Amino acid sequence: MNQTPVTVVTGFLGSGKTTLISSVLNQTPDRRLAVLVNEFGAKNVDGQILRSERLEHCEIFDLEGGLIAYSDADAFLPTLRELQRRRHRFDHVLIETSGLAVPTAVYVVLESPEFSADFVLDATLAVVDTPLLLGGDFELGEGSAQASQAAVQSLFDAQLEQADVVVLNKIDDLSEYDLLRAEGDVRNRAPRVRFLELAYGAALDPQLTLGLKLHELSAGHHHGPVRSSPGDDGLPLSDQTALDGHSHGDLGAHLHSMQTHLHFHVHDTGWQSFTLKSSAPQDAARLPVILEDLARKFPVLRAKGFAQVGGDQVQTLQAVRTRVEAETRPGLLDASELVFIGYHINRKKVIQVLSGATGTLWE
Ligand SMILES: Nc1nc2c(ncn2[C@@H]2O[C@H](COP(=O)(O)OP(=O)(O)OP(=O)(O)O)[C@@H](O)[C@H]2O)c(=O)[nH]1
Repeated sequence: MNQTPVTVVTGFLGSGKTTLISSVLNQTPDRRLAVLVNEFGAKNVDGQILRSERLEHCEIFDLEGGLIAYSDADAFLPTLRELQRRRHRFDHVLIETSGLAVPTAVYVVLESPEFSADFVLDATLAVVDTPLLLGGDFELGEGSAQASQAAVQSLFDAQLEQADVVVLNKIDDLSEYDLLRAEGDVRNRAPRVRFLELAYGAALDPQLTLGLKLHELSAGHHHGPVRSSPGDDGLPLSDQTALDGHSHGDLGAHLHSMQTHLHFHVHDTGWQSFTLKSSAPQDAARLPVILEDLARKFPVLRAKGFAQVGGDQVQTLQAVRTRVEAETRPGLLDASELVFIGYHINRKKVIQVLSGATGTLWE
């Protein structure tokens, strides 16, 4: 059976999923890739970022709504049917789930009679914001910090539980001790994980991301020389250079505990997202500082979007809690648009503070 492999990239809000996919796309010009990007916010910023790289060997599909495959109403099935019709045009499908999703419903669709002959799950990668996992980087607004923390922890666990490969990302400022702690933590939370990778800028060798074949029936083989596999000796692996190949042990499909997770999000209505727009030009130096301040005042876990700044420049803003990145390039927008995602965030209060601090109207 010639099935098209599907790699699912999951991970919490802002952990580096889009960065990982972008790195994979840039390293595989010889592979024809379809990338399905699912976002929790109404506006698909990630799809726009990937498209801006103008890579001709891949096609990007936006799936809005944040809960891919969980509802009959979403675009996942029609998109997958379209890919099924044009299957000969793609070597591999990548699916980026929203930062608030658990990919169980995707597995159910892939394994359904309609699609199982044409698609096969290759592997699920979970990208981890390692400083967030370690707890030291988790500054939330007052008021609902505890509830947010609990909600984040349960999502972390649910996403890790589904992962074949865990990518410990954002390790730039971490010590060896922190890395060992993070690896131990992941192994405790997700004992079924097969590979642990360390990454900076979510950059991985594509051989460790695509074509892993972890869910094919014939799995149980080895690729390349394997000197060490995470957890072989019961200890976490801090030096990834020891992994010069990868091993597949007693695989068998994951136990995709659907009943536990299918309605995971429906029950947790605390996660909210909204998009704010402004037609007035923004101050490129001030806006990132204002976003950082907003994340201190309110339980905003993620903010991202594009702002029109002076001199016909467009600023791309990426905030993960209080860490804000901004990049400016020439361009003109109809309006500045920022997506905010958080746990019980109050839209009105964010509008008030953002409008006050920027001296411009946001709505
Ligand atoms: N410091 C640091 N920042 C990183 C690293 N990898 C990614 N980032 C930054 O983290 C931010 C979020 O990255 P994304 O790739 O957009 O994260 P995501 O998981 O796709 O985000 P959502 O789709 O919103 O859940 C961006 O500003 C990235 O530049 C890293 O290794 N270190």
